[in-house]
Amino acid sequence: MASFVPSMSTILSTYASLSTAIMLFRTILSEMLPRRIRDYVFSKFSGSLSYYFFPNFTLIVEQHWQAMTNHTFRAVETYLSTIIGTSADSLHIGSHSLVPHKLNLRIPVGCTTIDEFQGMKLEWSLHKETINSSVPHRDEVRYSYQLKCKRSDREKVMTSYLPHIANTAQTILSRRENLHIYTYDKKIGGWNSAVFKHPATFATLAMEPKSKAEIIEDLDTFVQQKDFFQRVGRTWKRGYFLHGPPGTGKSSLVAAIANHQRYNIYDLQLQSVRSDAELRRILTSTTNRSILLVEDIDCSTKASRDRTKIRDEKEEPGQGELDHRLSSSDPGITLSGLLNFTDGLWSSFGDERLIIFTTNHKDKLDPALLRPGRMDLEIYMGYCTFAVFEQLANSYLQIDNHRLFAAIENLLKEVSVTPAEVAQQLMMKRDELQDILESFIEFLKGKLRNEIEGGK
Ligand SMILES: Nc1ncnc2c1ncn2[C@@H]1O[C@H](COP(=O)(O)OP(=O)(O)OP(=O)(O)O)[C@@H](O)[C@H]1O
Repeated sequence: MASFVPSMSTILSTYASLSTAIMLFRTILSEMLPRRIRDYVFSKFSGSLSYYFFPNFTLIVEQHWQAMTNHTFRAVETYLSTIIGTSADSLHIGSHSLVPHKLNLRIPVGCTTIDEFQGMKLEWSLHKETINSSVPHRDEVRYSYQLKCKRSDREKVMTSYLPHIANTAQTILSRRENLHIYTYDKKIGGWNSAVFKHPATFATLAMEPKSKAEIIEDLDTFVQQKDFFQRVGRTWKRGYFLHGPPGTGKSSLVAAIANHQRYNIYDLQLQSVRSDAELRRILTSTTNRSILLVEDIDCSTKASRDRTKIRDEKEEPGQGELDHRLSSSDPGITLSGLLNFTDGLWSSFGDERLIIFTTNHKDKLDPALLRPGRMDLEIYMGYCTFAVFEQLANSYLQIDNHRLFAAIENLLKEVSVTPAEVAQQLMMKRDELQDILESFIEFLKGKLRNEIEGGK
């Protein structure tokens, strides 16, 4: 008689086939079905069955959030550099100094690292996506971190783990020792960073004592005004407009401000930005507690170039016209685009930011840029006065007075000499202090002769 009891080998092979079928089904559901269908299937399951088929939860942190820098991404990046250990498959390392413990670590794209927190196992990986552009060399690269954990840990990740990451990153970033200067690279469509180690401070910067005190007070007041700006409904930012001849210390002043405030600098060459849309995109990727520096603003915008051209050709510019575009293939930055940023919608993001415009030619600027209220503080860096010379003599020669100072004071009333030129003279190698000052007096007299002859 045939037996109906299955043999052991039949049971085992049936079990193996069933397990394989379930695994296959699970893989199809998790990885091959489109998200919408998966969500539908998922909604039809509940409780422990869904945890079986979909045991993992993935959290994605993209580099940008609603077209702006995603600070969560930055926090994750900072946090991960502290936990990457033996679990990482491979590492990216780099540093801004040769001190060994200052190496920065990052997981390379496609690799993973494991973190453990309150009994949870958390798997992080970095991903890269290239968005193709129709314009050559304009493909955009976007990064994202992905966190994989058990679905049952999702709640704890959201309420405990993510705040832990944010707090750790904040502590690390607030302790950062190095300032950075970022320059916009149009080839990669993003900012390149370098450590900023400019020695200029307000102590070494020679300028009219009253102006210097005013700027320091303005900066110190600004950092304490977070609540004030919030109360009056304004963005916590401040705009400085620096102008004066070359070599009078505009760049040195920007460096002194950065060192005083401990702010990073975003150095933006507007000539390298192709359109107002690009300007908006790159400005939204800057971070708080920073200076946005736009040097030589007179030759930066299409508008100011066009205005200059118009003036040179003795033509009258159109009244109230702010938008000057030459051709649609090279729209360039327009004055309206720039102004939209400085006081329009696009400036309404971020906190604790300084915007600094500099120019050697204030007269070449479109008056719209200087309309009252647009820039908060106008700072003129002029030729060397005696008060400025005294500070330079103190820094370079470590003297407060000398019998030749009176002659120098008289000459400085007559001659236009920049602090850069004075500094160069005071650095001349001479054995005696007297020789340095006498040689400087000769230099001033020579300049004065040239000015008189040139003016004839
Ligand atoms: N006011 C100043 N106090 C101290 N040093 C100065 C001052 N102005 C110029 N110098 C010296 O001259 C050098 C050049 O000055 P700086 O680049 O700051 O001038 P600038 O006005 O920004 O010039 P440019 O418009 O050509 O960029 C500085 O590195 C510094 O050594």
